[in-house]
Amino acid sequence: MMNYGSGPAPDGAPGPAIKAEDLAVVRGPRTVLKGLHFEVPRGQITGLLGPSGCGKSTLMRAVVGTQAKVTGTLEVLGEPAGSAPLRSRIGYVTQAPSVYLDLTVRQNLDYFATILMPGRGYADLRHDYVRRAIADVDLETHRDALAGNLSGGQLSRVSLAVALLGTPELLVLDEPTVGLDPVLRRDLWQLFHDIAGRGTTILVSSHVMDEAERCHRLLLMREGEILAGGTSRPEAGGDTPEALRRRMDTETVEAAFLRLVDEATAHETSSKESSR
Ligand SMILES: Nc1ncnc2c1ncn2[C@@H]1O[C@H](COP(=O)(O)OP(=O)(O)OP(=O)(O)O)[C@@H](O)[C@H]1O
Repeated sequence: MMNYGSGPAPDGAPGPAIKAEDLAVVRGPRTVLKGLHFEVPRGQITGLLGPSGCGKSTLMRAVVGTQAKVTGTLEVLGEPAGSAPLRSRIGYVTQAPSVYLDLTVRQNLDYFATILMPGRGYADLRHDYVRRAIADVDLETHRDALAGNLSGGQLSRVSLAVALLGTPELLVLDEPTVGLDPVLRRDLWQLFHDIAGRGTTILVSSHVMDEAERCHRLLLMREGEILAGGTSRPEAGGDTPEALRRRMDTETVEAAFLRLVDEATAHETSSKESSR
C-alpha cells in the first residue's frame, strides 16, 4: 500500500479519491462500521457491495459528511470528510429520489442549481449546468414533464442529473438501480461508465452481486466490515472483479462473496471456541 493520504503523492500524482483508516460509526446502540481501512482510486467506478443492512449507506453518508459519530480518519479528495470545500466537489444521490414531484424536470434542476450557485451573476452558468445535466442523463425530451409523471428509471435519472450539476469530481450513488428493469439498469450503468470516462470518480452501492461485474473496483462488505478490497488485509486481495474471482477460484463475484462469508464465519466460530 502506498503511504500517502488522498492529497497529491510525492511524485505529484493525485492520491486516492477516498482514504479511510480505522473508520468506525456508532448508530444508536450498534457499532455499524467497525474500523474500516480502504481506498477508492480516482477516475474509476468502485462498487460497494453487500447485503441489506451491512452498512453501505452509513459508509456513504460518512463520505459525504452527513453521518454523525464518525471516528478514525476519512479523507475525501484530499480534505477531511464533511469539510466545507468538499460541498461543491461531491454529488450524492440518496436511495429515495430527492426531487420535487410537483415540479418539472427543468424546474427541479433550476431550483437545485440556484442553491448551488445563488445570485444573478451566475444565471448564465446555471443555465449551462442545467442544460448539460439534462443532456447527460438523456432527458431532453422530458425536460418539461412533471417529475411526478415520470417512470422510476426516469426519476432516478433526474436525481442523478441534480447530483451532476456543477460537474462534481466524486459521485456517490446509493443503490441507484434498485427496482429498475434490466434494460434501464444496463442503460444507467452505461451512463456511469460515460461519466467515469470523463474523469469523475464514482462510488456506487448495490446489494445485487451481478452489478459487481460492471465495476472497475470492489469493496465487499458484511456486517460493518470489509471482506475484500480493503487495505487492512492486503492478503484479502484482488479488488477488481477479475482478481477477486481468480483469487477465490470462483466463476462469479457472487460465489466469491459467499466463499468469503463462509471463511469469515468459520474464522469467527473458531475464535469464539478458542477463547472459551
Ligand atoms: N438510527 C439508527 N439507530 C440504530 N441502528 C441503525 C440506525 N440507522 C441504521 N441502523 C442500522 O445500521 C445498520 C447499517 O444500516 P445501513 O442503512 O447503512 O445499511 P445498508 O447496507 O445501506 O442497507 P440497505 O442496503 O438495506 O440500504 C443496519 O443494521 C441498521 O439497522
